Amino acid sequence: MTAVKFDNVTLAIAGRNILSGVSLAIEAQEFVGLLGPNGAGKTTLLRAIMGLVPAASGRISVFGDAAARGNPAIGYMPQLRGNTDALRLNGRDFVASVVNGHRLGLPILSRAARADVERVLDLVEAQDLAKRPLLEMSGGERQRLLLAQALIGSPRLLLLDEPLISLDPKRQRAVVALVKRVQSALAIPVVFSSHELNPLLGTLDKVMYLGNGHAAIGSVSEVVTGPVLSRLYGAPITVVCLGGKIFVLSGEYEVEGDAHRHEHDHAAV
Ligand SMILES: Nc1ncnc2c1ncn2[C@@H]1O[C@H](COP(=O)(O)OP(=O)(O)OP(=O)(O)O)[C@@H](O)[C@H]1O
Repeated sequence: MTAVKFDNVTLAIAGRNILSGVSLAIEAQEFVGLLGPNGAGKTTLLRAIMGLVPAASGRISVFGDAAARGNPAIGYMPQLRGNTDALRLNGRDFVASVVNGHRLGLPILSRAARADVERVLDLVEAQDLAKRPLLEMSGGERQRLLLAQALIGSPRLLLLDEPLISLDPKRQRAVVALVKRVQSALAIPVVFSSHELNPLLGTLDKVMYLGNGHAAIGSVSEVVTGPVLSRLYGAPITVVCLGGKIFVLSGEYEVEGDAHRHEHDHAAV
């Protein structure tokens, strides 16, 4: 069954069009990379799938129904943020804090909910983090627990907002491999937003590339080309393949990834 369908969708925030006339489909078990420069609309598109940004025109459907807030079929992993109250929790309580929609309220858990918490800790290979406070964890370890939170309640679609931000290349590859293992175990579609394509190469089934208010959707070889990206960046772009990697260049500068790259290279997964 098609997980997500956009029919000629325009998304606007505060009267400004962020994306115009986008049509796309995300099919069962697809691993979809959502790419694009800063401000291209990646988070907005994910929020639209969750029913948090209504379509200004066109239609968004999720598993055949109109996109709606609070859809239990969707698991969402937000961008990593520090300095929250959650940092004092241990890994298990942090994961449990989203059960029944309670954030940080530490609800009293039913037996089934407790079992769900252990299930997702196993899935993301984080039993070793269950008793440790988040305060002492690396960025990568916290990422794993955020992924576990997103898997509570057995969603049928997983949306991940920039899980690779602030990780170095080795740890980025480890996160992608973990998400792929989780996806294979659960057999659900995943939308993985990222500034960088290379860590996702070899794992992606499909790319959705946003830019300049538009989207291009297809295989890497269909989308990541000079002509397509020049349209999306609104500037002449050259795509160079070298040593199994793809470099997206504007003149002599690499345009992809630089903005957020490796702010905290020490973060471990
Ligand atoms: N609440 C808001 N009010 C006004 N403008 C907003 C709001 N949220 C997002 N925008 C604007 O919408 C555009 C798309 O933002 P969005 O966060 O979706 O981009 P993104 O591709 O996820 O960016 P990044 O890679 O920097 O996270 C940006 O220009 C942003 O400034």
